[in-house]
Amino acid sequence: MNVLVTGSGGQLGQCIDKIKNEYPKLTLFFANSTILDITKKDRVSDFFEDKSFDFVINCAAYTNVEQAEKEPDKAFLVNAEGVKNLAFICEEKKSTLIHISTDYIFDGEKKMPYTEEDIPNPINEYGKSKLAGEQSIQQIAEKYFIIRTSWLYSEFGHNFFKTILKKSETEKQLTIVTSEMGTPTNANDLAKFVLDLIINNNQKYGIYHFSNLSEATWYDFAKEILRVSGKLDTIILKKTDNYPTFARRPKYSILSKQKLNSAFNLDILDWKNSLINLYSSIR
Ligand SMILES: NC(=O)C1=CN([C@@H]2O[C@H](COP(=O)(O)OP(=O)(O)OC[C@H]3O[C@@H](n4cnc5c(N)ncnc54)[C@H](OP(=O)(O)O)[C@@H]3O)[C@@H](O)[C@H]2O)C=CC1
Ligand SMILES: Cc1cn([C@H]2C[C@H](O)[C@@H](COP(=O)(O)OP(=O)(O)O[C@H]3O[C@@H](C)C(=O)[C@@H](O)[C@H]3O)O2)c(=O)[nH]c1=O
Repeated sequence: MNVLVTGSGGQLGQCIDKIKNEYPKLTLFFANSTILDITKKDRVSDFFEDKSFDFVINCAAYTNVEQAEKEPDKAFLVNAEGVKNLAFICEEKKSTLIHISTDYIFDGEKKMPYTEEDIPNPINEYGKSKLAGEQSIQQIAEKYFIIRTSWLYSEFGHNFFKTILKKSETEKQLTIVTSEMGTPTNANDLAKFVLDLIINNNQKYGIYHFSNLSEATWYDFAKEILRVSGKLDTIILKKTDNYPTFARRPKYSILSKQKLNSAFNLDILDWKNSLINLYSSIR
C-alpha cells in the first residue's frame, strides 16, 4: 500500500518515520512543507498527478496556539483551506484521508469525557481553524478518518515535555497551571495507532478520539516529567490557576475512548506509563 505523509517534518511525522521499518507492507512517502505545501491547491494537484496513494496521513498543521490568536488567517489557511485541498484531492483520487484533529475543538465546559457525538465549540483560533478543517473533510470526502487527540508530546518537535525538560535545566522554579485538565498523549503511540489502522485495512470511517488513558492537569504532567527525569527534588514546582496566555484553553478536554475501543481492538497505555517508556527509550 502506498501511503503519503504530509507535514512529515513535524512531531507526528517524525514519529511515523521512526517506526516505518516495522511496516514492510507499507510504502511510505514523506512530504514536508517544502515538498508539498497543502495550502497551494495547484501544487497539491500537480503532486498527485503522477502518483497514487491508498492513504494520505495529514500531519500538516498550524499548531502554535498562542500565535494563532494574533494571526488567525494563517492558522485557517493551513488548518482549514489546506485540509480542504487534501479532502478534494483524496476524494478525486479515491485515497483514504487520515486527518489528525484536536481536543481544543471543545469548549471544556463538560465534566465528563467528550464523545465523538458531543458538539464542538472551540474557544480559541487554533481550535476554530481545526474544526473548520474537520467540517470540510466531512463535506467533501467519503473515505476518511478524523482522529482527535490531545496534548501530544515526544522526543521530536516542540511540545510541553521538551519545554519542561529544557526549562528544568536553566530555571530553579517552574509555575504550572492546574486549571486545565486533559490527557498527555505520546505521539509515538498515535503514530503506531495510525499505521496499524492502515495495515488492518479498517473501513469503519468517521471521527475517533485517541489519547493515552487517565487524566492530568498540566501541573501533574510537569511533575511527572520532572519525576521520570530525576529532577523533581532539584526544582521548585508551583501551582497556579492563572498562567498568562493569549489563547483561552478548555478547562477540561478528556476524550472518551469508548467508540475507539468498540471499533478497534486496542491496548492503550496509561499516560504515565507511556511517559516512562518514552523517557527510558531516549535517555
Ligand atoms: N502537538 C499537539 O499537542 C497536538 C497536535 N494535534 C494535531 O496533530 C497533528 C500533528 O501535530 P504535530 O506533529 O504535533 O505538529 P507540528 O507542528 O510538530 O507539525 C506540523 C507540521 O506541519 C507542517 N506544515 C505547516 N504548514 C504547512 C503547509 N502549508 N503545508 C504542509 N505542511 C505544513 C509544519 O512544517 P513547517 O515547520 O515547515 O512549517 C510541521 O512540520 C496536527 O494536525 C495537530 O493539529 C492534536 C492534538 C495535540
Ligand atoms: C510552558 C508553561 C506552560 N504553562 C501552561 C500554558 C498553557 O495553559 C498550558 C499548556 O501550554 P502549551 O502552550 O505548552 O501547550 P498548548 O500549545 O496549549 O498545547 C496544545 O497544543 C495544541 C497543538 C493541541 O492540539 C492541544 O491538544 C495541546 O496539546 O500550560 C504553564 O502553566 N507553565 C509553563 O511553564
